[in-house]
Amino acid sequence: MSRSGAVIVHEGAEVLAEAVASRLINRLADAQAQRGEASIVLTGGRIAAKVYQYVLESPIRSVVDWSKVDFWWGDERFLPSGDPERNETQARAAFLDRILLDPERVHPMAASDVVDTPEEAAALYAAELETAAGGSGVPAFDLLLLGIGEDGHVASLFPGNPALDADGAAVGVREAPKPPPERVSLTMSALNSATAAWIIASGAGKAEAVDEALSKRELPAGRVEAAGHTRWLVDKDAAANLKHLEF
Ligand SMILES: O=C(O)[C@H](O)[C@@H](O)[C@H](O)[C@H](O)COP(=O)(O)O
Repeated sequence: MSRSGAVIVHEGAEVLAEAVASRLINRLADAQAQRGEASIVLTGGRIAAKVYQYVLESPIRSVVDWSKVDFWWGDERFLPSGDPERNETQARAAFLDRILLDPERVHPMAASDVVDTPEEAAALYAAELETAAGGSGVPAFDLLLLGIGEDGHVASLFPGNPALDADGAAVGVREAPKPPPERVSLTMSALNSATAAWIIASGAGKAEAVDEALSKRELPAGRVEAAGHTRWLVDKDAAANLKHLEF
């Protein structure tokens, strides 16, 4: 198989989150060492919130110049600005508001009090990505973080939802099974333009989805294949159904 993927199993949720936080800091530091800047795509969800907390508390946090990091989001819940359920609000509260960054490099998806529809928010985001990429397509993100749902969704690309097969860089999502039903998401091809994608899974509730995504590749999470490498960073409970760890 031409894929470059591997599963790395950690003891539990805390160790997993702490390990991902260290990896993340090193990944961004490496990108900055090469190009002077770095870009990351953030995700929502419980395990991501823990990762952000560990980034904030990490003793090696200052190896990254956070003012030269572009922060993007893989998906957003289409809710008003500042709503506690927005992925942006979560990331800001957990660490963005507490580090020295360049506000111009923070790229949230438009909220429902700013635009009328998720489709409009998606179109604006696609345009912003295009500008950042120098006129077309999307930037080659240094790091894409993704949580995975019990149903195998990543970002806001849910199994069987038309958004999963959308073209372009970003898509408005309706009737998502995980609340809220209206969301905005990067498309699968935009996700896969990242240099590195890390799918993070914690807990027994994810075991079936992790196994199915890796063995059949039909679920949205199984379709993630970053341009450089894809890693599955999981805890023991989420890895419980796996028979091998190389893909
Ligand atoms: O908006 C969201 O909810 C997400 O971006 C979503 O894709 C999330 O990452 C997964 O559902 C995992 O979430 P948990 O870690 O909370 O299970």
